[in-house]
Amino acid sequence: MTAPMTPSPSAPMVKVDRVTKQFRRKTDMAERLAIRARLAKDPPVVHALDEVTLEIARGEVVGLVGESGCGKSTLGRVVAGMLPATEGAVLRDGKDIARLKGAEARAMRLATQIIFQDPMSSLNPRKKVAEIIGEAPRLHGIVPRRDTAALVGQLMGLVGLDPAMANRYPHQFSGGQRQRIGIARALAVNPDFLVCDESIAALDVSIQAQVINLLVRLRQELSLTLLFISHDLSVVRYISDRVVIMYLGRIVESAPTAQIFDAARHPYTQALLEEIPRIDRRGHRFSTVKGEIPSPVNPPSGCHFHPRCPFAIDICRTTRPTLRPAQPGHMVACHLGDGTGQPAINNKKPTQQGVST
Ligand SMILES: Nc1ncnc2c1ncn2[C@@H]1O[C@H](COP(=O)(O)OP(=O)(O)OP(=O)(O)O)[C@@H](O)[C@H]1O
Repeated sequence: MTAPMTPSPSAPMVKVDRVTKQFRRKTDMAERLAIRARLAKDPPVVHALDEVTLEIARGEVVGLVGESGCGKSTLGRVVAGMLPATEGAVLRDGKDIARLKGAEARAMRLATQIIFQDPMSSLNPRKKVAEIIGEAPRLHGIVPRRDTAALVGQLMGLVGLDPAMANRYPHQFSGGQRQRIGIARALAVNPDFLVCDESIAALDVSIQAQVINLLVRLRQELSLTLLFISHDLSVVRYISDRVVIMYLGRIVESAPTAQIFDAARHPYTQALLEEIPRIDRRGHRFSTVKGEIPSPVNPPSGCHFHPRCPFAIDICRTTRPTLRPAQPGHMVACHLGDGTGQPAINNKKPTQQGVST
């Protein structure tokens, strides 16, 4: 049996403390050979996360939004302990996850589970669903072997799957059902924190709505905390207590959900909100805001958003704006303080196609 994480009443459940993550740009075989032969330079550095600070309270659902390539998945993986930070730390219940050892490290890994977009690539096609869901709790001693089948049946019921289907293989299920298998597998080790990385983006809109409603129910029934990563603001609005907006490796705005939708302050958030009706709900790679997102290999100076910002002034080109409170609970990183210097925009609630409560 693994040691449970001991919650500290004063510390936030998750604290991301000035986390920077850099990658070497991926190279193909030809490039690698050329580098080895000193015919080419080392690949450039990708600045995926740049001093990101974020707190998530126990029981909170935080939506993480931004255009493709802005670092959402990287942040999700660093928070889940799957990727080490280049600089900075992730604290779980006040403890630096990179320094945890033995039973505590194992408990942290189990307590945080990640649900990916494409369940097909994360479910072993050669294993039956019973094995997929039951493997981790059995291996980690959460349940004795003789009780595994009962636990699998219970988890399948919890996520809305017929336990009689436990002996089938993943390909015998629909996309939405496979996502439910992925959720059941994650829940099998009793996590208290789920990172959902675009976990419904690949599904049809009506199926997305069902999976979202399932997550909303599970969150309440199991007192889960969620980091919900998505490029779809209308889905994020439905599920999140708070929304965090990222742009090119940095958090530019963070506020309770209603504040983001009714009184967004950062010009980037405002541009994203104005673009909602044009979002391709099923497309993955997309750009919602006028102009291309610059390369994280060579991000712009000052405020990363300045080349696309209609309100940019001189200081935006030279100096990084710090993330600071615009009002209690509402943080914004913009030299204009309230974003545009204009009254905050009031956005109409986007339609929640297919999401029914
Ligand atoms: N393992 C890696 N090696 C090199 N570069 C990487 C790696 N993982 C991510 N990156 C780069 O880091 C940047 C941020 O990527 P990330 O996947 O976190 O963005 P994202 O916002 O989740 O995008 P998407 O919505 O397309 O998934 C991108 O430029 C990406 O190419």
